[in-house]
Amino acid sequence: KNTDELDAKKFLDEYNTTAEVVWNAYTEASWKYNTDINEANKQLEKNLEMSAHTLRYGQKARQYDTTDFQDPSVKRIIKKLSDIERAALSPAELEEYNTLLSNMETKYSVAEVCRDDGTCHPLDPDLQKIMAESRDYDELLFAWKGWRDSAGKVLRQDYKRYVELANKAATLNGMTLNGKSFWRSLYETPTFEEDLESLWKELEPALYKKYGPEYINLKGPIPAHLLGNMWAQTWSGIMDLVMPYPDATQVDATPAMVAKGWNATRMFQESDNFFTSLGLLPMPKEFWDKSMLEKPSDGRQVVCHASAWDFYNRKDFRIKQCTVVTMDDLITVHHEMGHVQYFLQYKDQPVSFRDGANPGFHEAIGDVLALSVSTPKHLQSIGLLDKVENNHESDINFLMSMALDKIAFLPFGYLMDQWRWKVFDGRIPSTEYNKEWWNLRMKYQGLCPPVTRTEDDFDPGAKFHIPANVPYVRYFVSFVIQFQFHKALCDAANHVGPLHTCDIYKSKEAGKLLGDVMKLGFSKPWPEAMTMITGQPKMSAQPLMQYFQPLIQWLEAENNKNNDIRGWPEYNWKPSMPG
Ligand SMILES: O=C(CCC(O)(O)[C@H](Cc1ccccc1)NC(=O)c1ccccc1)N[C@@H](Cc1ccccc1)C(=O)O
Ligand SMILES: [Zn+2]
Repeated sequence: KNTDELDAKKFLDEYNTTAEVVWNAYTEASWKYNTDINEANKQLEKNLEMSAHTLRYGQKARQYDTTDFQDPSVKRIIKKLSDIERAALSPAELEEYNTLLSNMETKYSVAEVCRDDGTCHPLDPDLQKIMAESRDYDELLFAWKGWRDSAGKVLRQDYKRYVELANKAATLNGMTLNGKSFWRSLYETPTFEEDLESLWKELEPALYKKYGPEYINLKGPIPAHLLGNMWAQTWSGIMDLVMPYPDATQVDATPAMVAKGWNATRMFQESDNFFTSLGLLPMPKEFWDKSMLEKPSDGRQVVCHASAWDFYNRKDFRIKQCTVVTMDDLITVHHEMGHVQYFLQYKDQPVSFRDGANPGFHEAIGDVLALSVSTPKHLQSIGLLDKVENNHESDINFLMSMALDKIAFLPFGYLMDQWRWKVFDGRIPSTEYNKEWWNLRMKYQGLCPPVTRTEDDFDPGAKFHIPANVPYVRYFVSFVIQFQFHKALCDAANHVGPLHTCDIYKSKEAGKLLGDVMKLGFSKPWPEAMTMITGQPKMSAQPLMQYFQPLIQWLEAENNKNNDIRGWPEYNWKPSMPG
């Protein structure tokens, strides 16, 4: 083994320079395909070049014994390079693996649901609009079942083959099994799985209180298509059905956005303004020139699921989003802008460190700012809410709408990779993909399918991250740590009063805390980054619970008043099946 540290540094400089070139070429090709899906743009060879680069430098990295190295960054980068993920497959298998992934993401992105009269609806914006706005049971069922027939079902065979190849790559890598250890290794804490489980146990009581709110009087599971979202991952779509005090302050800024003629660019400018108000970096000109902020109207097929893009040349950063003018999408705009802010802040790090402290950090940045933007006070200050009252009823309305997104999301964020880790390590055979999916959906979310499901269906495939092979536990982590960050930034901004009323707008102190952590990228273990923001190294659900405390108390009183059943003990209940 090579123990020469100077030699290793020279090797890493060469790696860094070549990686920027290879990754930039791959990202440009990937962007071209994602924003204009067609055979010509597939360019899978760029994917192979990147894998070849990863393989070549990964094998070289493994020749070093860094035990006695002085520079911790050199040790850290050599360690990261040594895991070569999918590049461990043979060229033929690697080709098949990349083709499978490309085909699955394409099938998902071009899927549509057609009516008897021949009109067809894509997920974005049509089916998402139906799921959020319709109150017609059968129309909701048309969209919900149609999407799973058109996007989920057709992916089952591809996914089965993908799992076989992914496990082969992971075994070759000496990692135990995909998902389980590699994806978790990014969190670097040996007790990550236990930490997750203890977070879940800490949150469960709050979930019970929430699941039994006065209006959705649960005794059994809820049909999955009635929650205002295609995957029932966030429930703010049904806020109008559960609003505690209909006469108090409203919380939905969508009507005002539409009435005032807001468009996608306006939404992104609003977000850019919030970031720069904290002293963070503005979006560069290239961002505005090269991003795709709306679904193209020239007939091009695109991947509409939102994403942020780093072109690894320290100056080209973009967002691809099929933005619609709704409050929900204003939040997503901030989420995506959080990713780009991270890119801007760590752009001078070595490429191996141009990543979040852990994947949850990358997902949390934008959402932290959105917690301030979502407050009725801030929405009023940007002209999106007129009547805003400071009273108990308005507080409860606001907290209910936030809980329908943030609390309701936690079980979904948790169950997604529970399913995937079990598929990767073989605990869920392909003959039980769908049965196990619905067992988890029942266990964690209290949901049941509105129509009978069989193993001809593949409902997990109807959620972008499964065919796109994007890990999901990062969002569960983000939904917990974003409240820790929010609390810390509100303290730095000298906020006084309950946490849920805090708006850090224009606080340079808050911005500095966040900016300094983003500059680190992946160069330090995430507990160090966590300590820089919150003063302690651990994930904790306490700030989240503190934020929702007034609502938890209100729900407790309401549920006791109505003797409501918490949870779904009658788990065998099924909704009447149409037809
Ligand atoms: O998927 C997203 C937003 C897209 C993204 O920004 O997380 C995107 C996902 C993605 C897409 C293609 C390839 C890889 C990942 N992630 C990024 O654009 C990204 C992530 C890390 C670094 C750089 C960019 N949100 C999740 C969870 C969520 C988050 C916040 C609110 C509601 C729901 C969802 O919608 O289910
Ligand atoms: Zn994200």
